[in-house]
Parts: sequence; C-alpha cells; structure tokens
Amino acid sequence: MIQTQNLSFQYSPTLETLRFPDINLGRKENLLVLGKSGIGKTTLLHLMAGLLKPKSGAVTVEGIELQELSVRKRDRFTGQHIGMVFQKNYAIRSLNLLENLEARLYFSEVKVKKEQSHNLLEQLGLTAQKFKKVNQLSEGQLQRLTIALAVVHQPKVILADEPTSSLDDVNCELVMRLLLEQAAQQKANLIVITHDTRIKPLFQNIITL
Ligand SMILES: Nc1ncnc2c1ncn2[C@@H]1O[C@H](COP(=O)(O)OP(=O)(O)OP(=O)(O)O)[C@@H](O)[C@H]1O
Repeated sequence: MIQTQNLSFQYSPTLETLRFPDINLGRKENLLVLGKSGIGKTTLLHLMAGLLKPKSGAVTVEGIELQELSVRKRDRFTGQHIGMVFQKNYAIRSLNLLENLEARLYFSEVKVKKEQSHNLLEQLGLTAQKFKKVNQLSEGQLQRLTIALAVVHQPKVILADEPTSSLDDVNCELVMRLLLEQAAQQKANLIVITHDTRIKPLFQNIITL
C-alpha cells in the first residue's frame, strides 16, 4: 500500500517547484502515471522510492511515513519494501544472473525461500541464462533481468520508470504482462510512469501529470 499527500519538490531554489497530485493505492491496486517529457514523472517516482526528500508533503508505504525514518532506517525499509525497474540496467556485470539475484537479496536483507531466484528466472524465461554473465544477454533478456531484480525480494510496491518506451510492440506487451503478473502474484502495487500511451488499456487507475 502506498499513499502520497501534498507532495512537492524543488531541485534548487531558483527552479520552479514541482507539485504532484495525491496517490492512494490499496493492496494490489495498480497505477499508470502519464505525462509529457520534463513534467516530473521520474521525480515523482524517486520521491515515492525515498530517493529524494520532498519539499513538502509525505509518502507513506505500508503505513510507514518515509520521512519519519532516519536515513539508515529509510534505506533499509525501502530496500525491503520497494522494487524499482529503472530505465537503465543496474545489474552487476561481473556476476551471473543467479548471483545478481542473490546479491539483491543479500543487500535488501530479505529472507525468501531458497528456490525463489530459480523460480523467478524460470517465470521470466531466463533459466537457460542463469549462469551467464550479464554482458552475454540480449536486450530483451536484460529487460527481463531488470524485472527480476525489482521483484526478487518480494516488495510491496513495484515502481517502474519508462519500462516499455524503447521496446517494440511485441516486447512492450511481454514486459507489461510480466510486470502485471509479478505484481499480482506478490500482492504488490505496481506503479508505472511513462509517456508510452500504448499501455493505457492495461490500467484502470490512470493519472496524467
Ligand atoms: N538533477 C536535476 N537538477 C535540476 N533540475 C532537474 C534535475 N532532474 C530533473 N530536473 C528538472 O525537473 C523537471 C522534471 O524532471 P523529470 O526527470 O522528473 O521529468 P520526466 O517527466 O521524468 O521527464 P522525461 O519523460 O523526459 O524523463 C524537468 O524540468 C527537469 O529538467
């Protein structure tokens, strides 16, 4: 569950303040955030992930207000409860896929069933690649690894930044299907921010910034 209230952010005192509509998602609800380039979509996502400190307002995840936590506790909390699908892939190049997932679990300090990483790679069609290094993957496989890294620790909120904008129609549909499946399976909220209007039909909740 995630809520935002009266959120605003300013990159510097000379720049305009970005203001965001309130978001209130109950368990398993998904949201699509649309908006043109430069409007503040990534900023909103980073505020929800606790990566940026709001100028005003609050972000509450699973009943905990992020700004009430110390930096250390907030990092730990968001590491455990939030999964991020970034535009760029942040997998560790020197590790294979399985080791990348194990490293993600280690750093988030989340205990999951031993077979979770194997099961996830299977669901995402990456079993044959699990002992391969990241730089041996195709673009489509890399995109699926990005999803695996975002969900392996079974977060309550999955935040995806433009997950489909560089993909053709077939891969766009595949990636969205996998993200929605993972969110449903883990009873998590999925929030996708994008300017890619192809995925509008997949969401009931849509806001435009
Ligand atoms: N580090 C920064 N310092 C100063 N201004 C920034 C910084 N990052 C973003 N901005 C500005 O804040 C505004 C919102 O940026 P943001 O990246 O959130 O937009 P966006 O909607 O995600 O854009 P896009 O769709 O092009 O990725 C833009 O005007 C941008 O130029």
